[in-house]
Amino acid sequence: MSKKPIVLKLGKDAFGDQAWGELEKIADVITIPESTTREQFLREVKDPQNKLSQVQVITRTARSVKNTGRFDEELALALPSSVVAVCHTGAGYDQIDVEPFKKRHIQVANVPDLVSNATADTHVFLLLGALRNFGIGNRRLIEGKWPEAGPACGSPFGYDPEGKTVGILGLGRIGRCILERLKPFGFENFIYHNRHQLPSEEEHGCEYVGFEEFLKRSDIVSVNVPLNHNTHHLINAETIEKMKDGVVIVNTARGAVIDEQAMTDALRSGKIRSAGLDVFEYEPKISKELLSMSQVLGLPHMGTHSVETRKKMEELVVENAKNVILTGKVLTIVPELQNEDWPNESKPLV
Ligand SMILES: O=CC(=O)O
Repeated sequence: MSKKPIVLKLGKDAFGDQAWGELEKIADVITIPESTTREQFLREVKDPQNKLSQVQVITRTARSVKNTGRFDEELALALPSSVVAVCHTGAGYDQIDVEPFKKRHIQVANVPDLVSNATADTHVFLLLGALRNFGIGNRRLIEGKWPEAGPACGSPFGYDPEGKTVGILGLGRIGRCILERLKPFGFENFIYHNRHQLPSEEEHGCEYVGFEEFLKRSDIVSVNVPLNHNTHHLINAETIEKMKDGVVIVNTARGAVIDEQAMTDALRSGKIRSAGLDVFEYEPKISKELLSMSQVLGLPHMGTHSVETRKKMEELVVENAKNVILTGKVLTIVPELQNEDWPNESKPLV
């Protein structure tokens, strides 16, 4: 019997058993122990006696970063020449530096689109919650402050959508889903800032503005840009200073788009009235001060944490691996590699 292609599965999944079971009919799926460290991993992928040195497709979850570290240049260079593709379980692939993989002609895939609805739902929940001070009420309720603290447990009055300008930083797939979800709540004024203005059919009635104007006009800043070297700390002490007093910030993208210390300082001073955060700069570590602030409505990165979405994400990752085996190509290659010719020359592994 001919040898099956080897797929390395990094990280656990929750709902993919059936899909993985199917893949095992055409692939030899291997894993690494939970205790693996980056040093061990880098050593073992280079060891010809180890099966890891023959791997052809790698799938990974964000949590598997604790075993391998980031997929950076060092790791890309350590991988055996047999590796054809890395398939990431998530839309955001900031744990992968694409450039060194591109240089080695290793395809990188993410999970776009599928995550948009669940992430937008989370965003809208946090946005409304932060605007209305629901986080404060919720904490005070749990602390047993009702009725002693007065109506609404003494929570400050929140604000309604009418007349508020929502600034969408990053009008892409998720940004558009957020925009469409916000309209029925009564929000009417939408502006956005991207590096370039979109064609009008992709703007959904949202007004394009430069970054300075964006900062000046937004009552609510909705953060939806991917994390990369252009967007790291895009929101910092200087840009926060240019925002309206009492601005509300919502982030379901990546924590490090915001300088967390600067945001914490601005929340303390009241410059930022409240924040809805699903992501944090150093997650899962969060500063005690930020956590203690009742004007922060926080979630532990739950944007795509729903049965249906997670299942679809995990199944797409398996589909990506299967497609590499059967055709040589991943299905959802990351935008940086979409105009490259070499992935089209990749041959099936069976
Ligand atoms: O954070 C979630 C994702 O990147 O899909």
